[in-house]
Amino acid sequence: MSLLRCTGVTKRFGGVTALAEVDLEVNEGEIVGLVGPNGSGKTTLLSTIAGSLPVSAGTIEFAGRDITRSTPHHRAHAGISRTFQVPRPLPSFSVEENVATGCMFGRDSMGRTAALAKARTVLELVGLGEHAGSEVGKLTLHERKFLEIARAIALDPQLILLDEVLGGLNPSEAALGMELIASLRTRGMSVIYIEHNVRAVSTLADRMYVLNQGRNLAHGLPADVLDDPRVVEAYLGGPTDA
Ligand SMILES: Nc1ncnc2c1ncn2[C@@H]1O[C@H](COP(=O)(O)OP(=O)(O)OP(=O)(O)O)[C@@H](O)[C@H]1O
Repeated sequence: MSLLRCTGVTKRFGGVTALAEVDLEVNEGEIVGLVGPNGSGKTTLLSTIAGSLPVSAGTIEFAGRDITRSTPHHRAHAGISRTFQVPRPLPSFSVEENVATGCMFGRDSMGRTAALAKARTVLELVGLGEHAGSEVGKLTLHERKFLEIARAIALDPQLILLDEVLGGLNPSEAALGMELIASLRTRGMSVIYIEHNVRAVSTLADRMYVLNQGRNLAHGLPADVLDDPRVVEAYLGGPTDA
């Protein structure tokens, strides 16, 4: 069943058209990969779905409702959460307080004590249980990336938007990250997953979309998309080298 439907989403920044009539659909329980060369509009599309950027044209429906004009706060309550390419923890808070803040603003807004208990559960889930009381400034890149995922999970989303969560990680950290992303689907979440590593995306995704210069280039099953000559051409030498 369709959970998210973007139809004709267009975003202009002054004279720059970052997205031109982009269509994208996510079904319940699906991991949808979103790839494309640098500057193709992936992060901009995520921001229009999360509500931090208003669209210039087009519509966004979530769980059967038109959310095109809803605030980011309303969308978070409705069940959409996101991570940022560069993690944005609250620097003066501990690791668990960072996650608890997410719980307090999530779908089932909760008090501080319940939020901290929930935060500990979420931190265990992402493998950061032993860092609950640490200062965020002491975390490694991989730990900060997983904290970013924990903050998004803490909102109890139906749809989680992951922007380059494996970027900069070594192969064993990336493998852990891929397991974590796969576990989100098992927990009933749907995922839109942006990553430069097209191989990682194609391994995890049920379906993939490719953007090029702000437009839909291809979508479908990962194996079919990777074989699509238009996709190979867009990546100048092959998508798996991207
Ligand atoms: N706030 C902004 N103001 C002006 N132009 C912007 C803004 N944000 C994005 N753009 C432009 O929109 C286009 C798409 O950018 P976007 O960051 O969405 O691409 P991307 O596919 O996520 O790129 P990358 O893979 O490098 O992260 C680019 O041409 C970019 O310069």
